[in-house]
Amino acid sequence: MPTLRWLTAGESHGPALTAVLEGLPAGVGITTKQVADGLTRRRLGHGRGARMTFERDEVTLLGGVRHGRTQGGPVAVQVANTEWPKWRSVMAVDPVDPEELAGQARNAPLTRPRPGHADLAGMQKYGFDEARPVLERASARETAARVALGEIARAFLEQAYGIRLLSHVVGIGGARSQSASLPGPQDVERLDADPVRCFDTTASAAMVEEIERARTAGDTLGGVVEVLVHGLPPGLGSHVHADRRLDARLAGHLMGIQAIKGVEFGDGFGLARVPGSAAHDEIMRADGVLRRRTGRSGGVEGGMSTGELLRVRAAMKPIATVPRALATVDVATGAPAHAHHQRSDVCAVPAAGVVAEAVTALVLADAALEKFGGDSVAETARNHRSYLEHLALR
Ligand SMILES: Cc1cc2nc3c(=O)[nH]c(=O)nc-3n(C[C@H](O)[C@H](O)[C@H](O)COP(=O)(O)O)c2cc1C
Ligand SMILES: C=C(O[C@@H]1CC(C(=O)O)=C[C@@H](OP(=O)(O)O)[C@H]1O)C(=O)O
Repeated sequence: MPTLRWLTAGESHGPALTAVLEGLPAGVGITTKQVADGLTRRRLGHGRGARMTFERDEVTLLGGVRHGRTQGGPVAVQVANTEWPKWRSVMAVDPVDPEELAGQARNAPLTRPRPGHADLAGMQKYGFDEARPVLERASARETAARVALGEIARAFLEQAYGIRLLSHVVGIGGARSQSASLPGPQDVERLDADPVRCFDTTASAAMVEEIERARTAGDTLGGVVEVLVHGLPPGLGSHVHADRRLDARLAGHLMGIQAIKGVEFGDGFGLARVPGSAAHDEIMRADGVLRRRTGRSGGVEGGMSTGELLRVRAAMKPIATVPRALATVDVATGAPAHAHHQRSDVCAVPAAGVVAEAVTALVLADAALEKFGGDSVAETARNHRSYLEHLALR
């Protein structure tokens, strides 16, 4: 059983998302505002659809926190959806008078499943005649719940161990960041102010142009995000079993984000093309500490953190709801049709970066608690300090 566990529930157009984080020590400083600020970052980014402009995330911490500090019990978070009143009858929990639903456009059966989304496979699997019950849960609206929990995990990592996370967009469509240097924690404000959260301003402008071209063409785009983690100790995760590997755990959770189709650590797929002499990070001693000369591995070797910068990328496929709708079959009639489309994001890669930070924070908080234990922030911080002091002596 993992040390830290989390679950989310709720539908895209339901009253709220609910999330629970269990296993966090007492004493983590966290406020409603910190969680709300994290959610605001997730809504940013050029290319998001109309829904981002009129909907708000209303956060309530329902349990586990008192006077700004966790108490050791499960933390429960609710992210209410301000659009809910419009969906009250269509998404009602209890049976609704059919007359109330009759004629509501929002309730029209979605029988033309979208290629690339969960619609068709979900209808087949769960025995639905239309896609509404599938897309409501498949929707990346759910990522708001994970970002809320990720903010709490981020606060814990920083307060207990001085670990800091950030992310940036390295590609959208054909536009790629050419920056020779990586952003650091001091650059987060600048990244969040960029329309696509890209560190390279020339590439950022090219990405915005690509998004506008796709919008005009009735098309959508994907891209690549990179998460960077500073201050990790060596030895989170383990080589001893596949499901304890830090890279496997991170990859699983990153792939668990809607539309993520690939994950690579460090130079990733590029390492497959170079000889071993140019693929690994040589070890040296600097100021009495064992360090690596380069960061090709992305900070994970043998399924464990090396103590260097963690660098992991996630590739997002283009948004499935393509305005120039793709060919499908109307499952009500069996006739060829165009996939249903009302509105959607053109590109949500900047938001996916913020979600990737959140799931990375949750996985690292779990791995750190497994390594250092402790029921309070002070206790786990003490254990961490003692481990580092011991390493320095060797
Ligand atoms: C932040 C974010 C926003 C998204 N917005 C949309 C959207 O507006 N329309 C859409 O069709 N898909 C959107 N997606 C992607 C769908 O959720 C995704 O295509 C769907 O879950 C199927 O992907 P999968 O095959 O990886 O599960 C978004 C994904 C993320 C991470
Ligand atoms: C609501 C969010 O993202 C949604 C994710 C999403 C999808 O299919 O994944 C589809 C869109 O919703 P709708 O189909 O209702 O326009 C996005 O707006 C959000 O991120 O908060």
